[in-house]
Amino acid sequence: MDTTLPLPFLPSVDLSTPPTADADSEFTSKQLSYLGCIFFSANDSNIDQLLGFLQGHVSIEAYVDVSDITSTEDIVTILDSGASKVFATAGTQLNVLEKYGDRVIPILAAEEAHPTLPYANGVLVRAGDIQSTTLKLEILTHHKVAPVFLTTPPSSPQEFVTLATESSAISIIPSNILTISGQSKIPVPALIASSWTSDRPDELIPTVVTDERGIALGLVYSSQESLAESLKTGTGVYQSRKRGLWYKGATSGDTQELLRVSLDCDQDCLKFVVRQKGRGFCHLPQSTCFGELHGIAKLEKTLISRKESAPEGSYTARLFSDEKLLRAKIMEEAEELCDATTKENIAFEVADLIYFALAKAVGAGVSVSDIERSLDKKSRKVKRRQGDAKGQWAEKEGISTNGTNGNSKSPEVKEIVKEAASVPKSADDNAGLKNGRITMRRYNAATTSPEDLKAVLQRPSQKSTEMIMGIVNPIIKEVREGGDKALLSYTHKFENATSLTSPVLKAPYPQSLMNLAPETIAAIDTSFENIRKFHAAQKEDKPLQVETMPGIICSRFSRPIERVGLYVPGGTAVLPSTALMLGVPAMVAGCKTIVLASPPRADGSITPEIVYVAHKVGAESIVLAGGAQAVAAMAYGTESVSKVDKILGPGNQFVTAAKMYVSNDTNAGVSIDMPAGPSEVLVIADKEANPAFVASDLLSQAEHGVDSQVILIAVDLSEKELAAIEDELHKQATALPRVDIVRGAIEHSVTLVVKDIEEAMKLSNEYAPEHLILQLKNAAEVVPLVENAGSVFIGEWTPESVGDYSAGVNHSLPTYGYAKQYSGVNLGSFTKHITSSNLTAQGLRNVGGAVMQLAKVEELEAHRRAVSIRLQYMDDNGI
Ligand SMILES: NC(=O)c1ccc[n+]([C@@H]2O[C@H](COP(=O)([O-])OP(=O)(O)OC[C@H]3O[C@@H](n4cnc5c(N)ncnc54)[C@H](O)[C@@H]3O)[C@@H](O)[C@H]2O)c1
Ligand SMILES: N[C@H](CO)Cc1c[nH]c[nH+]1
Repeated sequence: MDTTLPLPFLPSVDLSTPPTADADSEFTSKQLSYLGCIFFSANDSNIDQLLGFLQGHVSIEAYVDVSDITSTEDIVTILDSGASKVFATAGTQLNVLEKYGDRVIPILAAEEAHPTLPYANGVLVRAGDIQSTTLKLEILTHHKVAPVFLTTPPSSPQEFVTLATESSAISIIPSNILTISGQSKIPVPALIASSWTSDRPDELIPTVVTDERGIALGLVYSSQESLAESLKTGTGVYQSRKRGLWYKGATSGDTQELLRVSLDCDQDCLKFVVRQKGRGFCHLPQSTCFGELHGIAKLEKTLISRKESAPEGSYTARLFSDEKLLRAKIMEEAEELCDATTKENIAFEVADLIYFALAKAVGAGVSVSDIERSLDKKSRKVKRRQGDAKGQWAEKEGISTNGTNGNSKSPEVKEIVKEAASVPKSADDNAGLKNGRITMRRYNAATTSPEDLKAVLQRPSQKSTEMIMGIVNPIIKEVREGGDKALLSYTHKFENATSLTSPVLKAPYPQSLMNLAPETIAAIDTSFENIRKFHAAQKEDKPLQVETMPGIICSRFSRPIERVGLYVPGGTAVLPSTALMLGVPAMVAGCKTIVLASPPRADGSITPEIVYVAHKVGAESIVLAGGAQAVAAMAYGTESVSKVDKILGPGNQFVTAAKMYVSNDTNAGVSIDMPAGPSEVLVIADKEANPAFVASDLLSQAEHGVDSQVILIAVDLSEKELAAIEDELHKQATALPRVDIVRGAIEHSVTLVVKDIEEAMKLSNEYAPEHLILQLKNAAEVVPLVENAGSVFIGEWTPESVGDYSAGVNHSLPTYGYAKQYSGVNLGSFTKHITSSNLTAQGLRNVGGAVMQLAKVEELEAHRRAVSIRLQYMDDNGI
């Protein structure tokens, strides 16, 4: 796409009656396209038509008068859609469009006597009467304003075209008065010829012939007559210095399709852009008069010829027919390019990538010039995109792509929601810091609007479902289809455990894999026993039985789920305690097959504590894999991973998304426990609370991950009491080994100051925390007010971490507000209930009438008869 005006005039097109392809018309739409530029007058009602034209004609330079458009946004859309320039009225329009620089040209109205603006980008003069227009053009010429565009009034177009030519202005001429050779209209060849200057005695004009990409094919000469012939036939026609009109290719067959005609900057050379057919332009056996093509042009030519007919065994031909191979190669080369470092290497890899990318383009009929046109169009965009990497690619490179939508929130709150995505990348990153201290933001509920309070209590923004699913879906598909091999390859990739050769460790586990310090064994054993006791107590001693009517016994009894898969997270921290929290109730419930899954360490081994727990709960195997791949393996089964009926356990977003996916796939036939994501805690503290205890509880969950959130609701605390907690938080956090993770979590954690416990509980119930800690004087008395929470920790001597490990309650709990509808893991998570009915003959007599009547209402006769046949039998047999 040229940026200078290609010709000394601009054809204007009326969008309601554009020129047609009709060969009989004096100037067809095709001929118009050879000129390469068009002027439009846009208004509020034809804007859609204009945008449609811009969309479909990316190689045409569009000049658009937008003075009749009322909305600035619409004008910006016109620029964004690729219009070369817009002409705007002085004043408001120009002021708001100023930032678009030389793509906006002012309009000088006909009635405006003297041009007063500097017109640095040129000007459009609306023709008035001939004298005033002449005067304006003289003034503009005197002030060296360029380019000057001049409209031609329908009454005397030729007069104004002449005026424009004399003053080097560009006349805007309605395309319906243009012709190639007609008498009553304005002939285009003559118009072009009148503005070129030839310094040759025969007055021929040198003509550079190029291909679509601007590669010079050769030099020829043109006359007004040959130009007219070329425009008429749409082919390359020139003026031979010896033999008159020269129809290129007439004898050799190497013809040319005309694409564009333009003049150079000082109008002493024509340029013809053509699509060369046959062997090439030159009379010698080469593509151009300056030798053979090279680089990308040569590659494109080769690819096109391979597409048309390829020699036996051609690799390029294979690429055209094997879509998967081409896709894989493009991705492989892109990755190699990303990894290249030296200049030589980068050039090498870019070349490889271009080869495969062009194979894709040529295979789809896309030329390099199509690509260049797309590039040019993109360069015209004014509504810039943020340019963030998408989903799986951002993930792969560890780029945070979290977004925010804080539309109606106050600026301060908007800031919080935005910053919820930030993660400290190093010690220098100031996430979570305020004046150099690790501090949570503080809000007073009395002075914060309910809407802002809601925003403040929003969880850190998660990656969009679409983005996560974009990563997880292919993983699941590959593991389902590829089994062990695919599972192993993901473990090699994500866990770096490249030496691992089998994805499963089967029981019995060798003692060498469970070597633990005696105190660790004792701690696990203590926790095991408490968890076992608490979950065993949840067992129903006997089936529930109710006689609903005389002779009708309804019962409900439970049975263990036969095969369960337990996911034990192992990304940012290895959590053997989660193995206990899932394994012990599975064992107590009597599940026959217990499969554990956890990401292995880089050397392929699994934490001995997890192996020990697997051994204690009687797990049949440990899947040495994490993330979506582990979930998929347990859901569908592989050669060595046993398929399960239910998957339980917390995990990051990939794990949670995969659990959701497989539970929705009827082919998997698997259910899940709940969405259990990033850990969170809400502490309600009053004046009695020990600031050090409060801070320690908050930090115990903040250290889980940067996506964790901790909330303090301070009941009627004074500034001094709040400061004491904040001091403790900073002091304790700074001393933690995981201080960077803590800072990431603190960045989007808050303190809310409220007046009383009722207000605190209202906010807490609305937030529905995973863990609720009551650091209150009469903590136990507040429990009846709890409506939504995963697990509650009552009083100053109950830190949340006792629940995480050893008290006996389960730590696998609903997060993200799901405590409103889900329970944490409990014995019931590993069982299902079956009901039974048992009727005597009397029972059937008692209820039969109701059954038969309802079956009749539903018109289900067989249902009705199943009762009536029995009742009849009883009657017949005296029962
Ligand atoms: N709610 C609860 O009850 C509870 C209990 C314990 C832990 N948790 C939470 O569980 C989470 C554990 O998360 P984690 O990351 O530490 O361990 P994880 O085991 O859940 O996830 C690690 C796995 O994620 C996969 N993964 C990582 N990056 C990936 C990528 N770019 N693409 C695809 N897969 C990728 C890898 O396979 C890796 O093995 C934490 O948020 C923690 O707070 C919650
Ligand atoms: N607090 C986590 C549940 O959100 C569980 C856990 C494991 N280890 C320590 N804590």
